[in-house]
Amino acid sequence: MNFHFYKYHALGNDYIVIDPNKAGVDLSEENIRLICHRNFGIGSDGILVGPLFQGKSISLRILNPDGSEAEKSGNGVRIFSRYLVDEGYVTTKEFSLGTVGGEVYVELLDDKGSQIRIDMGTVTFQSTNIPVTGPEREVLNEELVVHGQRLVTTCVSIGNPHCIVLYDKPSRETALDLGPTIENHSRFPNRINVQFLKVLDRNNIQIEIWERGAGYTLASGSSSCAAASAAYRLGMVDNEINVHMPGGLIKVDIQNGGHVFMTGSVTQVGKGFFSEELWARIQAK
Ligand SMILES: N[C@H](CCC[C@H](N)C(=O)O)C(=O)O
Repeated sequence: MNFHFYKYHALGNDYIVIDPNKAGVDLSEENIRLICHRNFGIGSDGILVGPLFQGKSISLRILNPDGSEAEKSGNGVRIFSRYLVDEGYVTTKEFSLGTVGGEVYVELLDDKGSQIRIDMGTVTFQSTNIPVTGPEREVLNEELVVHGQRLVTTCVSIGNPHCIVLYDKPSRETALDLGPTIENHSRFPNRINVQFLKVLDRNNIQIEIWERGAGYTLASGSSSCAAASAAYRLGMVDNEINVHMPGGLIKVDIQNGGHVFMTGSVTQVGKGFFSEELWARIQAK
């Protein structure tokens, strides 16, 4: 049966999958905001649109709840990989997926697709690739004053942009207080995802997350890879890092060639149809 939407979460970072091969939904910014709205819509941290086929290759689009499009999403590609397994689109345990931010390589660690390892590609700290304004340089340990606080920031792209703030006691309150100002700071022309990072030991870090276009989330795959890569670049951790977030744990390992691998769970929430009233609002153009 073809449903309008399929919902999953990855450590509490929840996404709706809308499959254009099963339901034709007009994904205008306004409709994305409505569908993702926690009170007036289905509610989610974003929408994954696919599978989109170019020949034999499969790609997806990643939409934030504010209607913006993201180049990459770590939890999103794990959830989408699980969807492809659940709906019989893939029958192999390894396959690649195209995102706006580049190819990722998927490895199913069990038959159900509930534990998935992704090669997220490589990271760059180069200001022009993130982007970050100012002279071309690697953005490492740079001061950013926010609400009178002198923050030490390291910025990185793993396809999507991230600002990692070294912080003594990261909390949800910290993310809510400082996140929005950093996300929208003039230093970041494409806005930016924000992580408040505490290094616990050489193999464990804690982060609190404020996502570009989504706000506070319980977990984030690309944020986990970005924060782990920043801590590794700064010499604060080894190359195998457990990333602890309110929603749970993601394992990151950084290989010699610089490829960043992420391993984490995916959970099915449900599938369903928009009500006629919601559908009328979505289609009313
Ligand atoms: N809000 C992010 C995309 C989703 C990232 C996150 N949910 C993940 O798991 O990587 C951005 O605009 O780059």
